Amino acid sequence: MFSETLVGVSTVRAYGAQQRFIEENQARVDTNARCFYYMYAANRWFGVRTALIGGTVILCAALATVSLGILTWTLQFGDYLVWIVRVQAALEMNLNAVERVDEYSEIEQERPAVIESNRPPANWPQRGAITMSNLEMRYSPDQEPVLHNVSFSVKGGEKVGIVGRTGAGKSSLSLSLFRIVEPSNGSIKIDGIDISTIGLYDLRSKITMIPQVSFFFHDRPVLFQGTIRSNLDPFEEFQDSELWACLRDIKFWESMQTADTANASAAVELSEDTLLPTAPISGSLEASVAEGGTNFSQGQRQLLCLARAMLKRSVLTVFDEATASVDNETDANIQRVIRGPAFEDTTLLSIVHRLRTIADYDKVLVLDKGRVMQFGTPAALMQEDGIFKTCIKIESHFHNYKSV
Ligand SMILES: Nc1ncnc2c1ncn2[C@@H]1O[C@H](COP(=O)(O)OP(=O)(O)OP(=O)(O)O)[C@@H](O)[C@H]1O
Repeated sequence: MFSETLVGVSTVRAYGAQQRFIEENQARVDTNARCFYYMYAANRWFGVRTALIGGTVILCAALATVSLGILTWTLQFGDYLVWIVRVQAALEMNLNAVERVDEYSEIEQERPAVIESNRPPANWPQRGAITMSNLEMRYSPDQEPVLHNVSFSVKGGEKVGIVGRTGAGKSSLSLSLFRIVEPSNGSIKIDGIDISTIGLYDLRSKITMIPQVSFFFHDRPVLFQGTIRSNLDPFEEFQDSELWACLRDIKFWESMQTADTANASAAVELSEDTLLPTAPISGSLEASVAEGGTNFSQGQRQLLCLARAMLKRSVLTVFDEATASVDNETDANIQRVIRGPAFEDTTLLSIVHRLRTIADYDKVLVLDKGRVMQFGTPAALMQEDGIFKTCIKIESHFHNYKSV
């Protein structure tokens, strides 16, 4: 509760609920302390009892066997008794840790990171063509499938928008692509290679995910404590100039200047690059990033993920478009970048939440209840009577309504 309160402290303050949270926190600390109090009290109680037993043994021994010379030993008997029982209790408590490790060791493991006998070529995937055939996926063997017979093909370099209502299976589809959840049936081929036959490292290192950065960052820890540099380039593979070019391209520093984040200004520091004539607005690659990127707005977090994807230059990128949490300007900026030269040759699977951006995609995949309902160019789908056309109509109506 304490750590969750820290994360949501701005919300707590916004609702003026500080006192309630302080009281609840204190109540929980009391509950926690009570357990220790009982433990210490029980220990004392036990100490008195064992001292009595020890004393009785000493008395008996003294009366009966003074002449046998064991009195010195019996004097220490009570202490040993207490010590043995306390050590036994501590051992029992500490063995909980061993029990937990044992539990973890029995958790089902992911498939191997590398399968030596079947490694894809170093330059795989070259084009990023995807073929899904009768893909079926379920989150656990005892649950119903959430994707049923999903089949479609995407050519290398195509930009595909995936649409569907909440729970339609859009995220599940992207999880299958990364084999976060293994398909229960069917196959996914990327440039002709069945991804289930290769190691997970070989697969995941070749494709990129730009996740939706939700407010509850614990769900998706996309940024890590460190600096902008360590987040963009954790393995120190790129020159500063490349990172700078990328951040300028996505207009990251501009977003820092206009953003309404509490400590955004703290992250903008002067750097040597301010001296460069090409730097219209500057920041620092050493600006700190808090765990989960909480010192950045959600739009900025997604921009940083976008920059990371641009640097990686993957042939295949999955992009989970941010929802209402990103302002129109940042959204337009993100849309400009993913349609720009940096992603020109990339196959892009984009989970689309706002249909007004859909017209620019090469293809649209409409999912409903885990099934492919429509697949084709946006123009072709507008000719069909189906979910897509209905949704476009509803959204444009809503948009007009908002404009009015
Ligand atoms: N971890 C999980 N365990 C079991 N079922 C899940 C899990 N995650 C999602 N589901 C189920 O899978 C189905 C598809 O969910 P999914 O998250 O893929 O939908 P989505 O289209 O991405 O929705 P949204 O637009 O709300 O993100 C839903 O019925 C959901 O209840």
